[in-house]
Amino acid sequence: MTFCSSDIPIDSLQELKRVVELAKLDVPLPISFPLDDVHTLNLSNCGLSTLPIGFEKAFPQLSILFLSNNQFQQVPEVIGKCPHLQMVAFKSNQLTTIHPEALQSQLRWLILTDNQISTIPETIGRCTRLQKCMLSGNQIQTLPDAMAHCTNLELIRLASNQLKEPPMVLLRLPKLAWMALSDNPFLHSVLEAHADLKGLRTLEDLEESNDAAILGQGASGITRQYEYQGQKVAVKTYNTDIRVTSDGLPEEERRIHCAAAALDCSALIRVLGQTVRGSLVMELLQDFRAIGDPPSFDSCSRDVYSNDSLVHALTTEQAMTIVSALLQTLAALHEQGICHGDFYGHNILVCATDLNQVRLSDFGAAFFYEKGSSCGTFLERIELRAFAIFVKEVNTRLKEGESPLLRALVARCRKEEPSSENNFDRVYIWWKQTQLTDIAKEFGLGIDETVVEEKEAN
Ligand SMILES: Nc1ncnc2c1ncn2[C@@H]1O[C@H](COP(=O)(O)OP(=O)(O)OP(=O)(O)O)[C@@H](O)[C@H]1O
Repeated sequence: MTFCSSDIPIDSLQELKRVVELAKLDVPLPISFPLDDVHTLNLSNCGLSTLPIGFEKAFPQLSILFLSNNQFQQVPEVIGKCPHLQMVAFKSNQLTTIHPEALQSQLRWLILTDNQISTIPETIGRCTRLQKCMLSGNQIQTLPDAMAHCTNLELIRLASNQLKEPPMVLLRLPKLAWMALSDNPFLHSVLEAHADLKGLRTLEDLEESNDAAILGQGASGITRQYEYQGQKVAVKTYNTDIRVTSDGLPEEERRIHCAAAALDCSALIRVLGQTVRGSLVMELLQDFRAIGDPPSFDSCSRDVYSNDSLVHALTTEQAMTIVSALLQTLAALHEQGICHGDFYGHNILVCATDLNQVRLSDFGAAFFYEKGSSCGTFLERIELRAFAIFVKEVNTRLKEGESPLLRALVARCRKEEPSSENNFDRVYIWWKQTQLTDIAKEFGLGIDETVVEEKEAN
């Protein structure tokens, strides 16, 4: 093979130039490799099934690579040769395998949603910086033990796979906080136990129409505004035909939304019933805004809070009210064996005209699990981590400065000893008692804290 001065095989130059064209890169002509200024390449929807030889040398500073909606059958080896590559997306290809050498330590964000992958190579254990891993909609039956080395993993999506057993290797990871597991064989029996939604009232007189004003559209469906019996309502029509989203199945989301609405929690969106076609009729949220923005490339698995985010307007008291309502809600959900899976500031809506009003939205990643199982104990601790991250994010942005009580709550959520006993119910009881003790102190009343601890222990 003949090489040009940059060690790139001359035979590959035409193919590499085509890559530049497909990615619509604005580079000086004539194109001369290596292209040191290229950090991002978007090659989605380009009909590709391979990358040219010398790709890693042509783009030596590449850090983000999109290859979604192409025809790759294998995640190629060259992915592992790009020394700065942190994010790779191969959503909706025809992948059946991952080249073991494609997995290297620089990866932070791996997207392989909607493919046919059945096995993850042991080399995933090299990915010690991996923070976010999207594997929903594949054929994965088990995960390699080497995943125990992915100790920085914070978010994983594994919905609609073939897991016959709970993925214990993941459940033990120290930083995992967001997880989607719906539609896997090991959870099917639990889902069947929750299949009956007959309790939901059918609102026969609410006629759906495509002309109604659209409030918004997500991966799982479309939400429109209607007038029902003199009241404004929101109606969500689920895309029940969709088999794969990056989070989970729309049908399971619908079921969980209903099961959750039956709980008496002020932070859950009220469900009034369903239409004849099965769309959910909900309270209309007016003037509600998400408290955080979804993660950016840099923040990867963490939300972003812009300067005009509502969080900066909260008083300590309002933050306490919001956090208490959310904690009570999570305790109630886990009591029913429901894991939200996406407990993030960008899914927590606060009313801009009454900052005490909060709603937990987006059950897209949620799933039912077996309450009382060891898997369930781990799942609850994982979601406790997400809750602690959120409380800390709020507390460090309050206009009156950090609240010591909220700081203590974060520490209580993170208490690892004895780990199996840390759950939302216990944290909620502790939180109520701690708040009471604090109020009593303010009024100069003494509360015997040993009584509090004893109650908690029981
Ligand atoms: N009860 C409601 N009242 C008012 N607007 C709503 C209501 N429910 C949903 N919406 C609007 O519809 C949008 C889409 O909501 P939906 O729950 O379908 O998707 P999402 O959770 O935002 O996104 P995704 O499904 O991609 O995760 C919301 O962002 C919001 O603007």
